[in-house]
Amino acid sequence: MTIRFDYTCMMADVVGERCGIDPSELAALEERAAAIHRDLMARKEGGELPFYDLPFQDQVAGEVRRLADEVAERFDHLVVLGIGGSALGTQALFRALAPLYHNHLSREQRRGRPTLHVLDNVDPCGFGEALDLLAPDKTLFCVISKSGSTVETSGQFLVARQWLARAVGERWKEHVVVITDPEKGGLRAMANEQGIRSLSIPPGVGGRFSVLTPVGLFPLAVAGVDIEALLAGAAQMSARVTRPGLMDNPAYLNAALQYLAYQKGMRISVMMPYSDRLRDVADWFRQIWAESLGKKTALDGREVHVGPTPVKALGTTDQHSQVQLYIEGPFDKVITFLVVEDYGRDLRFERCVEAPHLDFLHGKSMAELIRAEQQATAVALVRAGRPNCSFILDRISAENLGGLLYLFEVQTLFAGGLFAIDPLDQPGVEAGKEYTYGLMERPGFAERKEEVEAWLSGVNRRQL
Ligand SMILES: O=P(O)(O)OC[C@H]1O[C@H](O)[C@H](O)[C@@H](O)[C@@H]1O
Repeated sequence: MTIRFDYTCMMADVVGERCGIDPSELAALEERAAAIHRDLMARKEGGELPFYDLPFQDQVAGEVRRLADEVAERFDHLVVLGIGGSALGTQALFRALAPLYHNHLSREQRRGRPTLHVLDNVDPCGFGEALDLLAPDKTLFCVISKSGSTVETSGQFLVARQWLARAVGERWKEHVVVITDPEKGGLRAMANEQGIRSLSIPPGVGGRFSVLTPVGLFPLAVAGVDIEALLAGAAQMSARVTRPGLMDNPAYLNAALQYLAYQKGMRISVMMPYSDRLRDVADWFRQIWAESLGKKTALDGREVHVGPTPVKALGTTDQHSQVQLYIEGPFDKVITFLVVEDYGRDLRFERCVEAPHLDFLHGKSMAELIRAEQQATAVALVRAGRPNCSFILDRISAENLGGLLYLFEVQTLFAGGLFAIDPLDQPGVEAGKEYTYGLMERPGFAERKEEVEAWLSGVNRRQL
């Protein structure tokens, strides 16, 4: 595994005083960083942060692998039903590690593995049209929910079950694998009572930190991803991101740089992979960064609201859509590039006599072009005084991806310490959930329904 963190262009001597970080600012954080490290390690040792141990669970990987290989033989399609942390990691790693057009290849070209579909919404068009393309007899649904009660996943399950039952009757249960809490929740109760196959999410691991549990491992293993290598990469990274020193630990260092930049007004964190395969890593990161750090807290008796806003972009595509804003717009962004050194293939530019204006490209290649564009964008940002940093992967491999996501998880926890908030909760999403339950008439939420209805009827609507 080779991942380097390059933070040259975050520093004041390179990017300028206005937004850049001075080494003395990092030095001033060292004591706090050491205290946060001690706290994290104590909680890790006390079993409070079990996500740290996920890369070392060989037994779980074995169980996942056995079930995955069994269902891969029987089914042509695996459909993940889940949302948020129960879908984004799988989607990110599937896009990174399976062939980009996996689902368009023949079964033989997919080395015998099923196609994988991650359905993470309750748009009846999106969901219905996905089902229209599938054959019930050859389709397995993987219902993933940590809480076992998320209403979107529950609704998806009911539609999928009905669709299956219409075609295969009682045997629908053989077409479902449940991934949820080992003991709690309605989904667990149903799986146990109905003898539906299931895997468990360790109790102390929250959704957005669960990609290395069966949540991500099972669907990825079904699709043919090397989950053992994914875990090995995370295990290797674990040694780097549990180092105590701020300047020795890439997760801590980037958290500190992002935190210092935030204090200087850089409140938007843009993640910009220069790789189609890594595109959805930025989507996964958006959840972990936003839900973990976007919090209401108290400072000297005052209510304060903190949290960088994560934004996803794609190089080179968004150079022609977003970079104008990044270079000349407000000084409120830090750009994090995900850079790939070796794309694993390349396409050369041949001379075209009919297009002499393109002669300068002759003999060069697409990989050279995308690399040049990333470097050019970084330099342009620096020249405009805009801070940016890069995670440089020597190649896109399961080891590197396991390591990278694990690094970002630790970075998020550590940033939570710097922002002095709890990065593991998400109280702000509860109100919306309860209003939805009220409107959908879930028992116990009648008051919420009345509240929404009173608001809807009382508000003076302004519409054109
Ligand atoms: O896995 P589940 O319990 O179904 O939760 C799915 C998602 O829903 C919630 O609203 C949380 O905000 C997310 O952090 C979580 O990943």
